[in-house]
Amino acid sequence: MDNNPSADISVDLRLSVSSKAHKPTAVFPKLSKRPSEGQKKLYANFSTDSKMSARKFCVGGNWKMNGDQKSIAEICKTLSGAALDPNTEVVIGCPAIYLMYARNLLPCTVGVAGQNAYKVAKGAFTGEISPSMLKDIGADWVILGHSERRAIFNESDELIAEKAEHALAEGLKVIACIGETLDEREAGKTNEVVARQMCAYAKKVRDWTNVVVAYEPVWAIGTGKTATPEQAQEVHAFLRQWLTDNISKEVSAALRIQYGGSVTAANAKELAKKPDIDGFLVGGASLKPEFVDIINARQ
Ligand SMILES: O=C(CO)COP(=O)(O)O
Repeated sequence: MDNNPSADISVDLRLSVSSKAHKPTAVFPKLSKRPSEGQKKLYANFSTDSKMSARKFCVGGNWKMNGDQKSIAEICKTLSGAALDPNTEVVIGCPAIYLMYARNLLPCTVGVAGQNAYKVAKGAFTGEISPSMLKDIGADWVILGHSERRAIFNESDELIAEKAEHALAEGLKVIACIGETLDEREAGKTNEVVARQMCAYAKKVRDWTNVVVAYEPVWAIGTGKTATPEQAQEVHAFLRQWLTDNISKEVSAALRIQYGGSVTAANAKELAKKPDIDGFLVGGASLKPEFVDIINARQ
């Protein structure tokens, strides 16, 4: 639980998910703050019907710690020469050291994202980069809370949420990752885990306009074991309901939720048909020409 006394949260409210096996009852904080007038206007055009496709499809490529100048130039050339669906927003998560290089090679319609950023603007934090530095070199997004950063670099829900809060305050857009491990799924804790991770973000995020959530089941990342469209849709629908119950129906209707985990050109089209899947966060396949087909999965 968050110890921050200033958090605008009422932790007493309970969302009873279900007492059945695989759907445990859990206590989730509920935000007490209502959307601002500006947010209300922004969301006014969105339907709360999850089948409504007002949410612009958004596909991110997460290159992780891959690539060099030569291979990055090739990928950027492929993306620059391809006919990309104008109805899909595209974001490339590039290693920090190549961000400016990729920015200069990619079409301006393609956004560029850092894969991490620290929770303060500057200072004695050797090895870290800040959101203001990302903005300074032309990146407009940052990927935060990726399972690799959670597992390998021991990033907690709280730290990730603080990073998201600061990145948003600095004017970056955030791809906020969540997802359960295989053990958690097999223990029937998927909903509990993703709700806990969403709660941590919700304690720090006040305006969701510049947030995209990426649901990436850890067991599907880099394994070739994609969640079936039904498995993915089930969790996305749960997240949509969680947003309605804990944030607002406007945010629930407007917030884009990407699926990530072994997405390829072969499975993207079926996943993209699901009503609550609003895009993808793609690892391995984003380094290959087939990424173009994934971007165009809704065509
Ligand atoms: O981690 C991922 C994107 O952030 C997914 O990776 P893969 O597409 O390689 O499974």
